[in-house]
Amino acid sequence: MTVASPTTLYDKVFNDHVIDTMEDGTCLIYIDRHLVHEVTSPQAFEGLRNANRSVRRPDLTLSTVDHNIPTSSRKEFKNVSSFVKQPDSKVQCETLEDNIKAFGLTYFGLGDKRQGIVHVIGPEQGFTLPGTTVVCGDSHTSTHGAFGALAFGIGTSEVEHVLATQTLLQKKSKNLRISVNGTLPVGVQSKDVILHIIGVIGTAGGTGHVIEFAGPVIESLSIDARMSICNMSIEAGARAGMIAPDQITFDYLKGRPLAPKGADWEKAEKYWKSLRSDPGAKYDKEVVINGSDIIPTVTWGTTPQDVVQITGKVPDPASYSDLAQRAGVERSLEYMGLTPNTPINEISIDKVFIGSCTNSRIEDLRSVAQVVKGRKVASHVYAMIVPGSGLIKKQAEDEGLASIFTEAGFDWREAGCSMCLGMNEDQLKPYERCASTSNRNFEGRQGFKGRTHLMSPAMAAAAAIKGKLADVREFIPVESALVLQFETKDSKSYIFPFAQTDYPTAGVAAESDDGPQAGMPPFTVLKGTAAPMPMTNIDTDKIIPKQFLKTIKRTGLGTALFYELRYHADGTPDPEFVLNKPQYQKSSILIAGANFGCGSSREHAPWALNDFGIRCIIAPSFADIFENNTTKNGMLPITLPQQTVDILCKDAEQGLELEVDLPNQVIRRSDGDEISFKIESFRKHCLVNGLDDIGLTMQKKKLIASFESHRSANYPWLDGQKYQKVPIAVGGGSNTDW
Ligand SMILES: CC(C)[C@H](C(=O)O)[C@@H](O)C(=O)O
Ligand code: SF4
Repeated sequence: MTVASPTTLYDKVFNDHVIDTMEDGTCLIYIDRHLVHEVTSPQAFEGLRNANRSVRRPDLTLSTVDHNIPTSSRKEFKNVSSFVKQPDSKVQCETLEDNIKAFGLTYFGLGDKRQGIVHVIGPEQGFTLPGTTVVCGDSHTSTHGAFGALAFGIGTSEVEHVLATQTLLQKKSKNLRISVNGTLPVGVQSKDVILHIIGVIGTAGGTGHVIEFAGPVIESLSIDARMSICNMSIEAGARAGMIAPDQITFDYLKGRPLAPKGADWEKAEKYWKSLRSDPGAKYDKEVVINGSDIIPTVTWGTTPQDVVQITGKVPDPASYSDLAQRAGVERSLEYMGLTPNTPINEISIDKVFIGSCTNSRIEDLRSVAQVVKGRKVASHVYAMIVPGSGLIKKQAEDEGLASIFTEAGFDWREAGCSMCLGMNEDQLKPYERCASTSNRNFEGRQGFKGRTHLMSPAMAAAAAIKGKLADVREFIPVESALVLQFETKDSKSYIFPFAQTDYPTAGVAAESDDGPQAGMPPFTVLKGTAAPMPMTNIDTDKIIPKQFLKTIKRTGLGTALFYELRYHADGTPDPEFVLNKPQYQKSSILIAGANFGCGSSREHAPWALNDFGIRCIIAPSFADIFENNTTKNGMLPITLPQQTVDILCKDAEQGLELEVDLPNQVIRRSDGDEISFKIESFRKHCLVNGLDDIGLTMQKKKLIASFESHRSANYPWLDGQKYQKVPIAVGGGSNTDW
């Protein structure tokens, strides 16, 4: 008898979803839950239409509008066409609603109290369940991993793939366990924990891995707090973050509208209890963090790894011996307008943003109320609170939190992404400094030239009151150091989320294809000029800033590529930027720095590069989602060791041409030297032959259908028929319910 070897949580969930495995290990996996929003879906629906395809499982898809919408009062709301004023945003919202109607999907529109940020509404409704695969055209899909789901962001081509087939092609990631041991000091929230972790492992620390967060501190956290942690796994470069489901998870889910009921619940709970890593399971990497080392933390720079404790100082570039690192710090400090060695708690702020899919849930708001109750926002500060969903807004109003906020001088808004990325009107003005509970402090993220400091909700609340970055521990009364309670209007009491507690320490032959295949241009041999761009951590916000995500087309983005680096504030090209130099204006190859394409899942980044003419990017490492997105567009990402990339970068600086030969897997330098590179065989096959993934997957329809019948028989709660019949609430109307 063979004994199954100990398995990790990630491996269990992944293995349970494999429909088919190719020779090189690429798997076709089933997707249980698909969330859709207005920004990353238009081109996917257009693709379905062009190929005459339908949505395979409308019952497993839930959609909403969140990124583009105003957060102003909806009292006068009639429909998106009259309510959303910005023309491109309006078109995206209207396009989503047209697609919802045409493809028969479930949708929470602006007239529906359940509307909100896509990563808030899924869990809130019980749509997100333990052991499921959850995807969305959005990098922060990792949030849903807090339930023990395998949840990750995908690009728009993959959105189309999921809509058409309810499956995805995936390579298995590696396992990374991050254990947070001990206890958390008073004043430390789960946001501090994840900022601390990213400070330790870096923004590429999780690349190629799925993180399992474990240990006594994680186990003690509420679901809201766990979601903030998994949410930012992507900021650590990970494919996903997961936490084993436990009683806290089950208690959270019980009674949610879409959670299983009755006998299904019993069966589901039994299965969910098996979803934990077996003792002795092997991890490719392990990191251990001591919870008591964490104190309230903020970011000082322009990547989420630039963290500092609130008692610390702005770093001094002079203290970095590595010249590249020193230059990076200097550049960030210049952008952030900070002087080395300034005490962090002396940095004055202009705005406060409390919201985003990281920190806009009810517990976040309760912690803010705890700090600001009876106090006033500093007179020079504008502070806004944007709840994550209409239901959270209502709950906060019912609990009396909203009146505490407004009495303190906060602007209390309607649900949406808001100033997390400023695709709507909520933005920073140039050089404004913001204390923000969001997840990205990239250049220009919250507004052109805006300056973002990431922190916990309680810390942002303290900053609002003091008018500068502040230590929330000054606001916590000594007598409440153990368990902080918050009295609400309805006289229920809630545990303050940062209270200190004592914690116990085979592949099958293709079937006939009955659908049209779209196809991409084949990639074989590419000869051309390479542009050198060795900066590390180029994020997709830098490759294509938010204002260009409002298109509903895949083309025409080339002129906007690297917009903020490439153009001066008045819109004229900066002659110093590499792609503006005459010798690089026709480059077809980009030689880039490590962790290229990190951050958001926007496929607009490869679309913009492609439109400019770049077909191949060579770098020491890529962010997972970006790398996937390039290949779906017939582009080739090549990973090589840093020293080899440095050699190619020197060639590029001299204007020498390179020849990239994919069939033979070599790069030929102009002196005849050949550098070989690796690529997965399935990926190579698709690129060389210009094959469209969806067409290939459609050939496996029978396998998918047989997987689905097995799934319905064994996991009956995963079929969404309970809500399939709900009328689609598009446009007006209010208080819609299941
Ligand atoms: C618009 C979307 C592609 C993007 C993401 O993937 O993260 C956005 O949500 C963000 O936070 O930048
Ligand atoms: S990170 Fe910000 S923009 Fe992206 S989904 Fe979350 S709230 Fe929306």
